[in-house]
This record gives sequence, structure tokens and C-alpha cells, in this order.
Amino acid sequence: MPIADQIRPIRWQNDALELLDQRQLPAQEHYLRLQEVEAVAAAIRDMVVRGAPAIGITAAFGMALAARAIAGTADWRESLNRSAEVLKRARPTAVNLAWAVQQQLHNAGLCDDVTTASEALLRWAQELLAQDIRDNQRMGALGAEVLPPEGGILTHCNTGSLATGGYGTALGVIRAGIAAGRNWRIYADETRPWLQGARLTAWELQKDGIPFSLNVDGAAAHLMARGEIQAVIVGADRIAANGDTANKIGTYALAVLAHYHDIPFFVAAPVSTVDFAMPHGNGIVIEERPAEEVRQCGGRELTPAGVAVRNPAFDVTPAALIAAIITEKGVVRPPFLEGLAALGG
Ligand SMILES: CSC[C@@H](O)[C@@H](O)C(=O)COP(=O)(O)O
Repeated sequence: MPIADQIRPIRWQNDALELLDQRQLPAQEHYLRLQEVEAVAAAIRDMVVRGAPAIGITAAFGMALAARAIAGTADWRESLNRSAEVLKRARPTAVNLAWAVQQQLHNAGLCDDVTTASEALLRWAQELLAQDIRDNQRMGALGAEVLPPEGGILTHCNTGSLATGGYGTALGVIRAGIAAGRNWRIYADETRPWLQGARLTAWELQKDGIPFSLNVDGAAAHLMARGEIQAVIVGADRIAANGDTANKIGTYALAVLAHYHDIPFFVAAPVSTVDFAMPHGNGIVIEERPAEEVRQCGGRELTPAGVAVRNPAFDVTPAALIAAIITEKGVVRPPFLEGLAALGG
């Protein structure tokens, strides 16, 4: 089955960064045009763009825009450092964001002046975008070999083209497997509260003509107990050196359920999502998002006024529950500490 993945959430056009506004999907396909670093940080914070690799790439373009804006100023290095902080503060959990900003500071450090730096930073952001799509295709091919050849595959959140430069991580594995003729039934969790599964994964799979069914998050246990699920595959926002994996809230619950039902649980992520400086998952900062995301849906109040809410956006799945971590450089099995380190920091 040919997979026509044409979805590009991030593009550079006519001297501006254009982001497909994911808050509007699936109702509207609308690109926002951004030319200032503050607007880029706000777009990341407000989830115009989301998904760990995608926010890393966006931040890399944000740094390029910052460098352009300060052309001609004497203290440009200081100014660039300030922009780096603004971007890094936008969302705390996905390491790709801080990683990409840090890489851009390093790139700027190699330049003699701000004009050269602004060209170098734009070039690197464009390379990162192109490389991400190639890496995802490679990850997809590797992952398709690792998952069971047939049966039900459950995924959580959106890890597709929209969450990356294109093609996707866990959803890239699904794309690659379906393209290679795997006899898979795809199950997508709706992913409360922001509905990345119901709005975004469903939109992508439908666009590609991949058959799937959508289920509420709470249905996973039942589907597993009935024998409908043969593997779970998810993405990651930050993987600690020992393999503990932070990902969208609800991922940990799925891993526990998969363990109970003896179903393999896979993580697909680029090596840039591994935080080699973080020894284990306990140290990962978990973003808490606004209460309105839980109290409301589509602008409509769901709850009595003012109810107290906890809205952690991510959770941490212990490495012990993960069968394998699929990266663009290879598939890592436990013990992850050695396996991940061998991929190189
Ligand atoms: C390839 S995306 C991997 C993760 O970033 C994804 O699973 C996820 O948790 C995204 O969370 P989000 O809050 O939508 O940015």
C-alpha cells in the first residue's frame, strides 16, 4: 500500500517560519506565519506546534529568526542567549527543545559575526528538518521489523508527521509496516485532554488511507483483555539514560496494562530525545498545563465552575516495562543503559 505522507507541519517560506496550526485541526488546515522569536516561543507554549521533534525543529528556526533580528547589534551573543532562554522556557519536558536551542548556540559560537551566524543558524534548522524526516523513515523501517507481523497495534497521542518534521516516530513505524504489507489493525487512543489521538492521529491516518479505529483511553484494558491488541507503540518526549521514558500522560498506564496482559510495549524516538545527562526518569520535569484543558472541550464547559484540576501533560514509564526502544540508529533492548550509551551521546 503506498503511503503518501505529504503532511509538513513546519516550513520555511519567504523569510518566515510557517507552522500548521494544530489547534485548528481537523476542522481547518491553516498555516501561521512567524518572524519573531517571542511568537515562536508562544506557538510552542500554546501548542500551535507540538510533539518533541517538532518543537525542537521549531525552536531551531526560532533561533535563526532571533539571529536575523539582531543583525548589526554589538552584543549579539548576549541577545542570542536571551532568546535561547525564552525558547527553552516554552515547554519543559521534551528534551529536543533544549537540545536544538543548545545546538544553535554552539553553531553561533563558531561564527565570527552575527550575519554569518544568522545564515548558519537558518541552514542548520533547515538541515535538522530534512534530517528528521530521513531519520523517521529509517526508524519506521527498523521498527516495522521488530513489531509482531500481524494483529492489533495500539498507539497513544500523536507521533506522526505533525509531531515531527514529517513521517513520524511511532506513527512512522505504523506507516512503514502498513506500506510493507503488515496485516495490522491500528487502534488509536483519543488521548485526553488535548485529543492528539482523536484530532491529529485520526486526521493523519485518514489522509494516508490507513484503516484504524479510535477508542477512548479507558478502553485499552478491555481491548487487551479481549485479545485484540498484540503490541503497543508510543513516542517519547525525554528518555533518561537508563531507558525510563517520559511521554504523553496515559502512556505509563498503557505500559502497566501491557505488562499485565503480556503484550510487548515499544518506544520509538530519535537519539536526540535521549537525555544522557539524566540518569533516570525521576528527575524529568513534568509540565502541568492549564486547568481549562480539562474543564473545557471545544470551548464548552464540561465541569461545574471552578473545580480543582490536575493536568500533568506527561508521565514516566519505567524502563522495566519497555520491550525495546526503536531509534534511527538501531533498536535497543534491555539493559538500556549500555544499549543507549552505545548509540552515542
Ligand atoms: C514524535 S512525538 C513524541 C511525543 O512528543 C508525543 O508522544 C507526545 O507526548 C506529545 O505531547 P504534546 O503535548 O502533544 O507535545
